[in-house]
Amino acid sequence: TGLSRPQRILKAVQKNATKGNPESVIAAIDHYCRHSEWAMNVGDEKGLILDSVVTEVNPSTALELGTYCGYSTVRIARLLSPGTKLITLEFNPDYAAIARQIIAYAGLQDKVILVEGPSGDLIPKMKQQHGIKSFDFVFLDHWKDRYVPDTKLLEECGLLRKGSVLLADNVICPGTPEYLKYVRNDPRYESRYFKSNLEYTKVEDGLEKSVFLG
Ligand SMILES: Oc1cc(-c2ccc(F)cc2)cc2nccnc12
Ligand SMILES: [Mg+2]
Repeated sequence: TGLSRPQRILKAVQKNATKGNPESVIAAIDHYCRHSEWAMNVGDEKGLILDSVVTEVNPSTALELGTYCGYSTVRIARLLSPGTKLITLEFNPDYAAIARQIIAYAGLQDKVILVEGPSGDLIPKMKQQHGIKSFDFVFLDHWKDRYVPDTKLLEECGLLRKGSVLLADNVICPGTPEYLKYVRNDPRYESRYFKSNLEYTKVEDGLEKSVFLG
């Protein structure tokens, strides 16, 4: 049945982007997904909000839940200071295989550790496997019904510290009502909604930024 959507996205990157140039990889994916076929990347509009939060936090340790094709992985990793690492977790091995190639094409493979597997199993292993004390920044962009359990898991594993920033995609579309209730009602979080649009569409979506107060 031919190529998968992630494979078609990789081809568009190889055809239209310049090796080692993350901006051109981002532009190639956005152009393809806006003009050829929609895909669930955070996209250019919400991507600017992601960029501004990552730049503000300037994390030494960052975690991404949900890699997909590596679009937001490239957006985040390109902004990290030398010597800092982004760990990205992906459950789907086919997505992971494409993401590795897109991250490498952007020349960011030395800043990214892509781990395949379920986030619920991998999060408790972060300290021992990757020598992580805590995460300065977490981007939640995986399955919406994992946002609350994985946030609780990060807390329980001592992976959040006073000031850790959580940024969650899709809090309106497809929507994560339980997660919004959790971070907006819990006094240990200071939460703020950044209104935007679902990637490549005019449908409302947004990002929720939540600072863990410890
Ligand atoms: O950004 C996203 C958008 C959508 C999505 C799918 C279908 C629609 F109709 C609307 C939105 C799903 C996602 N799943 C995981 C991570 N991110 C996602
Ligand atoms: Mg998303």
